[in-house]
This record gives sequence, C-alpha cells and structure tokens, in this order.
Amino acid sequence: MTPPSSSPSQVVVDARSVEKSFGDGPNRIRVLKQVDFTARTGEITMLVGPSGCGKTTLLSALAGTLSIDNGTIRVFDHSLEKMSGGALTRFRSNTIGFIFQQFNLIPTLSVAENVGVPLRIQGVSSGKALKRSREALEKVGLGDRWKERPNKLSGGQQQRVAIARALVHEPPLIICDEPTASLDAKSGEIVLDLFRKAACSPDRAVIIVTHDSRIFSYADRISRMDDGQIVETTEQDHQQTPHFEHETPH
Ligand SMILES: Nc1ncnc2c1ncn2[C@@H]1O[C@H](COP(=O)(O)OP(=O)(O)OP(=O)(O)O)[C@@H](O)[C@H]1O
Repeated sequence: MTPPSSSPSQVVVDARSVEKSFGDGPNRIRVLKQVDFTARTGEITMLVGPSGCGKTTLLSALAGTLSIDNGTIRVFDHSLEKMSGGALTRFRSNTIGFIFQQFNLIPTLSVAENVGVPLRIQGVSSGKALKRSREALEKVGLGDRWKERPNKLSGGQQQRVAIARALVHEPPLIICDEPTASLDAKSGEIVLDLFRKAACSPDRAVIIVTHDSRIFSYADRISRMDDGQIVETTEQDHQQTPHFEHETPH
C-alpha cells in the first residue's frame, strides 16, 4: 500500500490542538481535548478507541460538518475554519466521499440513482451520472443490480453501493465511520479490499473510524484515541497481505 517512490506520501489532513465541547455550564462536556491528528495520501489511517472517546466528533470536524472551538484543521491545504458555509459545502462535495455505518441510501431511488447523487450535486447531467454510476457499481461487483431498489440488497451489498457512491466523483479523501460493524466476514473483506484499492492511489487518503479489530491489519497507520485525546499513533508496514480476522469483533 506504500505509494510509488516518485509520489511520496503527503500529509493531506492535518488537525492541530483541536478542541470541542458540547453543552453549557455544569452540563458542558469537553469531547476533544487538544487533539493532533494527521492522515496521508496512499494510506489507510484508522482512528480507534473506546465508545464515547470522541472518534465520530473528530471525524465530523475533519469532514467540516461540525465546527470546532479551538485549533486548526487543514484538508488538502484548505483551512476549514476559514471557509464560509457555501465554500465549505462545495469543497466538501468535491473533496470528500463519506461512508456511514447506516449506509444512508435513499429507498425511493434505484441503486444507480443513489450512487449518482454526488455527481448530480456537482451538476452532472442525469445521463452522464447514470453512466458513471454504472461503472462505479461494476467496480464493486454490483453492475447487474443497478436498476433495483436498495432494500432488495443484503447489508453487505448496500454497503458496497454506499462505497460506489463515495468513490463515483473520485474524491481525494474517503472518510468512513464504522464501515464494517454490521457486516459478516465475507462482506467485510470485500469492503476492505475496496478501500485498500482506493487508498493505493498516491493522491488519495482514506480515514476509517472503527472498533472492529477484525480489520486492523488493513491500516497503514492507527491512531488510538482515549477520553478526547490521541494517545498513540502506530505505523504498520505490510510485509504480509492484510486480512480480515474471522472472529467476533471486540
Ligand atoms: N451533538 C452532541 N451534543 C452533546 N453531546 C454530544 C454530541 N455529540 C457527541 N456528544 C458526546 O460526545 C462524546 C463523544 O461522542 P462520539 O460520538 O464522538 O464518540 P465515539 O468515540 O465516536 O463513540 P462510539 O464509538 O460509541 O460511536 C459522547 O459523550 C457523546 O455523548
């Protein structure tokens, strides 16, 4: 997964001293406490840690969907906190592909129409969006299911549709929150192989929030979070092919 030597990996997500609290007065809770976090091109970075430690909050801040109280977040050389609402929305839709645990597919649209949503938001015509959506569905092994409604697919297949939707507009940053939590081992393996292929691109970065220890071997870098802070970051080099652990997640 190491990018070619002609394209050394670059820090493209750089969060420094990020702070975020929720609530007021005695109900105020500090969720992010001076968090430093980086993600690089050509790599899968996993953000792990116990429930409630602040992973989703940090992910939302990195994605620009949640404002922070203090600190700085740079994503592909743009300071998120300096961008206005409209500019941030455009930046997000061009730069980031999101994959959520709940898939968030629209039940009344076909699978291909769901995949095409990011393209339609960018103003791509429906004909071109359909063509590119079908190509993206081919890549995730669902080329023959494009006309169906999402509820006709299994959970693993719906997750692959969500991945096709996140990749269809070729965003340089892929952000995933618990992408495998509800998947069996076989579906999880397919999903992780797709992320690995995506991250192999020397100009693309993948960030995955997970507590699913079955997938840790796919990470190039693991940042461990506890009580609102990154307490450890470890690098993994892939002498051996990463694999999905066929055991119950912790
Ligand atoms: N909008 C909000 N308003 C108030 N409190 C919030 C809000 N969002 C998150 N929190 C609180 O912030 C803390 C961290 O939540 P967060 O979802 O970031 O944790 P997490 O590490 O992702 O947990 P999990 O692994 O269970 O998803 C929790 O105590 C949560 O209740």
